[in-house]
Amino acid sequence: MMLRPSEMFIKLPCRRISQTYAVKTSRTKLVAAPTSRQYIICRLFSNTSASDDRFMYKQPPSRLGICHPSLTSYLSATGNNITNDAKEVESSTLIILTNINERKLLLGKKLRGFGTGKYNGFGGRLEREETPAHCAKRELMEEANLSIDLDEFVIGSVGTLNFTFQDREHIEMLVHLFHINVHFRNATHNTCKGTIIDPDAIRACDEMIPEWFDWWEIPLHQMFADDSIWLTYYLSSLDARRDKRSHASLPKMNGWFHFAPGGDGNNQILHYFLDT
Ligand SMILES: Nc1nc2c([nH]c(=O)n2[C@H]2C[C@H](O)[C@@H](COP(=O)(O)OP(=O)(O)OP(=O)(O)O)O2)c(=O)[nH]1
Repeated sequence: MMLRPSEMFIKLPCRRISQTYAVKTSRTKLVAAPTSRQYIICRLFSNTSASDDRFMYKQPPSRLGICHPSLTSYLSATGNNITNDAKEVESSTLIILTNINERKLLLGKKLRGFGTGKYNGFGGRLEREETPAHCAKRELMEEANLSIDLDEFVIGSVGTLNFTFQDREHIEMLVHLFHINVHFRNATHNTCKGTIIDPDAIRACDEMIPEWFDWWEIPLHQMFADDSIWLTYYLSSLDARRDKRSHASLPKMNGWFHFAPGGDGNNQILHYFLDT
């Protein structure tokens, strides 16, 4: 069963609670010091997406940090304040490019810059006076040689990811997420909406080498740790809609991730909140 973060907490009746009381079984873990004499709050899993066993290469739960039930809880744990004007916000885009019919996801192996050696979706930093949709369209062309109508990006805007770092307090990264679904030309069976592309048109550039993956086999162990949370949630949701043939509306989500010192190399989340 997939649990949404808001459904991940259960309340267990308890008569006597001391500050040091903790409950831990193979499936439960205490995540908050009990504040009420009536209840102990337990979390069922360390995060939602890691509980979807269909993904073959998940990051270990120890790398994914603490899942928060609300943005307030996340912000107070990380010391982040959304209205903190002193933070420098770096905006970028990221494209989830799928072929839903074939349960495929297009990723690129990053050859230089931020995340070198990792697989990621396509995208990059917003250039001056560019909208996120324009940036996503440009980056997909530059990095994978795919030309997709701007309208598809406007329709495919599915959320944001917010990243902060314990060792870089003044920086906040805001990533605008887009979902583009494509069909391969000559495919005989297309049940989902999407843009028709010629898969042979996809080309590597000096920054990324594109590669299709079966979406249960995406190399999460060679990706940013947060992908094991939000991307797995997103693909699981798409999969559920695919089976019901109700993919007219795309899943939407906003994620907040606070990283441990060491950045990209360490790839360790301390806290996160996923609003779905
Ligand atoms: N999946 C995932 N993607 C991330 C994370 N953090 C992060 O910046 N990204 C994405 C957003 C962008 O698509 C990309 C970073 O942009 P980039 O450094 O490649 O920007 P760019 O293409 O403008 O770079 P350049 O041409 O200036 O070298 O990585 C993360 O934690 N997970």
